[in-house]
Amino acid sequence: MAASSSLQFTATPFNQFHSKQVPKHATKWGTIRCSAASPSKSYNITLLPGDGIGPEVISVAKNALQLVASIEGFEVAFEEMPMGGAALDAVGVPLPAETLNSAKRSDATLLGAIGGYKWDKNEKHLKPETGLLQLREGLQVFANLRPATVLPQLVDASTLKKEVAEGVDLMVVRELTGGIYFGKPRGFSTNENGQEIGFNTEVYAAYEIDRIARIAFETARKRRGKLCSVDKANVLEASMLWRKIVTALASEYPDVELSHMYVDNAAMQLVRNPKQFDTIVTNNIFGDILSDEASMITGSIGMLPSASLGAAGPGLFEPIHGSAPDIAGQDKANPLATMLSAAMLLKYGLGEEKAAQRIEAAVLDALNRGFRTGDIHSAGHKLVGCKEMGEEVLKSIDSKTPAAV
Ligand SMILES: NC(=O)c1ccc[n+]([C@@H]2O[C@H](COP(=O)([O-])OP(=O)(O)OC[C@H]3O[C@@H](n4cnc5c(N)ncnc54)[C@H](O)[C@@H]3O)[C@@H](O)[C@H]2O)c1
Ligand SMILES: CC(C)[C@H](C(=O)O)[C@@H](O)C(=O)O
Repeated sequence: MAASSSLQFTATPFNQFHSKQVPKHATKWGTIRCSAASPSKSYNITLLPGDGIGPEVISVAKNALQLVASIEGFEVAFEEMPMGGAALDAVGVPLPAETLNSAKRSDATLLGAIGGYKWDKNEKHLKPETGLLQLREGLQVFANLRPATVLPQLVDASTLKKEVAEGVDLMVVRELTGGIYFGKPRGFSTNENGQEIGFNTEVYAAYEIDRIARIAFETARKRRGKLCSVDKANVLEASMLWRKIVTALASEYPDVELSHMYVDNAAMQLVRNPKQFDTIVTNNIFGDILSDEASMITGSIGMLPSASLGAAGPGLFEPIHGSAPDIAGQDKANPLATMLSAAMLLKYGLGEEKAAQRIEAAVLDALNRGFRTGDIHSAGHKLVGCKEMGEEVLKSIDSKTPAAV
């Protein structure tokens, strides 16, 4: 697997493509260029739009994938499948077997988001969220990479002071298929006083900690060489084992500076001085919470992509945000987290690094040209909706020379 390098946001000059070399087809949002020769490579991508803003952001990211594929000379075939609440409504389960099979057969899967008020009171096995956990488990994608980078263009969108937010570039490596999300026993019961109880189990086997820690050390090695392992080893046995195994591995990575931090302190340090962090490795639930917190340093949860990878097989790529029912269907969603997830799909899932860089550079270019969705908008910028932001990124993809990315 290629779970190793960080997202590189490289500002690129606005240049013209060498249009003589390749034929063009005009579309409503730009120009698809087809190489004279037939594309030699072809990839199958499963698309899971899901619920709420999911379909809005996936539609934009799909266009970006199509455009960069046509420029780079490979083909992408999409299979769109129901997932989450949409699947519950259509076939009565949150993850139909056909959807999981499609994801397993594919080269990579791109998910929008799942969930919404409509299904909140469903029994656990009929919740959209259960479908997402089944998908992650089914694909065995135990390593979730969540980069949080404060782009120079968005420093003002951060709720933190400029001097605190500026230059933040960190990666949360979240364990994704273990811990309290999957631990047994779990359930509802009655205690000795006849009171109703709900219970879950935080459990990690040594091999689960070892494999995520290795991914984290490798990730840190390719970044700035600093790894902070976040746990609750002052209280929880599962965290005590976590710390022991991570510490033991450090001798295999002498070039990586390892530190440990309790999760309550980490939550505080992230807003006090986020620049102290390079790579953070943590368990499933702490990673869920800390990555949402990290997203706000960057300006909005609408900016944060993620890649979920296993030891083998296709990866799952998704923005870290949810279905945002409060803005769904209003063309207000920020599609950039999903476009950047599509870039992670190209880079980590397909090994198409140049195509990934095209999307990253185009996102920066659209921001440079002043376009902002509501969540990252500030005075002096052009407020646009989800579709228009997507179109502006497509224009930026279309205008870059290969040398510029
Ligand atoms: N991976 C996923 O599919 C995923 C992740 C988190 C939450 N959820 C589900 O989503 C539903 C809503 O959860 P929530 O409200 O706690 O979290 P959320 O991330 O959906 O929304 C939190 C806030 O952030 C805003 N927001 C989120 N994404 C945005 C975007 N792209 N652009 C602009 N604003 C954005 C929303 O409008 C909302 O105000 C729940 O059912 C939850 O279980 C799904
Ligand atoms: C929707 C939910 C199951 C999910 C999680 O807790 O992992 C979400 O919060 C996320 O971060 O992708």
